[in-house]
Amino acid sequence: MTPETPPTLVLLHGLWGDRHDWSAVEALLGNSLPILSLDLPGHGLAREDRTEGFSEAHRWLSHTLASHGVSRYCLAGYSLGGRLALYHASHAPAGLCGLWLESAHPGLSLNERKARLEHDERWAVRFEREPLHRVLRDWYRQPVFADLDAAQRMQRQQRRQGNDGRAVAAMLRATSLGHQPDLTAWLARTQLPVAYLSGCDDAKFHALATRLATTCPQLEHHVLDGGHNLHAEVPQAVARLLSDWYARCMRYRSPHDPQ
Ligand SMILES: C=C(O[C@H]1C=C[C@H](C(=O)CCC(=O)O)[C@@H](C(=O)O)[C@@H]1O)C(=O)O
Repeated sequence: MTPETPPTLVLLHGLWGDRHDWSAVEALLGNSLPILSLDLPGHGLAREDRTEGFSEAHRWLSHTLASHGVSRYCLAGYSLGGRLALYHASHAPAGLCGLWLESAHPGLSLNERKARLEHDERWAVRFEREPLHRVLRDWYRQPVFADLDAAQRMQRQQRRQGNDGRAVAAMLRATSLGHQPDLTAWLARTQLPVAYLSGCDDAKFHALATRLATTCPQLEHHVLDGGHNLHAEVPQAVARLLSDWYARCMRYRSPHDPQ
């Protein structure tokens, strides 16, 4: 690996998703850069894979990148995928030269975590016990998806029907926001090129990102017209911003790079 090696853009989907979730953005980026979109444990072709938590998910990502021959990379994640990307980046892996977060939570304070674990456990029980069409209907009626109209909700529900509810439940239990360390302080001190994308119609994560931008000097906050899942809603704008951020990452020299 040398600093001249064009980094691979590694894409991580959100809960219920799969590697194809980024296909519209990938098509717009074309052959301008090497791209690797992964299936998270419990999802897509990795639905039989399990992880016990953030530390193991970090090791899973490192091993998966090595198995694909990826030595220099920029890491982009949406929602759950962004939380896993952030945790991975906070461990300063060799070869990482940029972090892109889309609608991803940096972590809760200690006194918020018990309630979140209970919240996610209620969803996990529903994922493994109820027909997926019913639980997905309620999942996409959560406030974080308030921007979706009925047709968009139906499209998301139908797209997610192919999942194994037990596998998604296992992933939510293992990587619940209630288990995630608060990585806000790491974001405030990292020298890594960090971009955060939020939708102005996703009130919760837009407000969260706006606060982050005031305390994290390296963090570029981009706001788009849309909700939580911007790469699905406005792939053209996301591809353009990703491309600009990727160029910034190519200039980054990590402490691991030969000086
Ligand atoms: C509802 C909240 O949190 C959940 C929503 C988004 C995350 C996600 O990956 C969903 C992807 C999708 O369905 O498009 C999920 C996660 O990060 O695990 C959250 O549990 C909320 O209000 O925070």
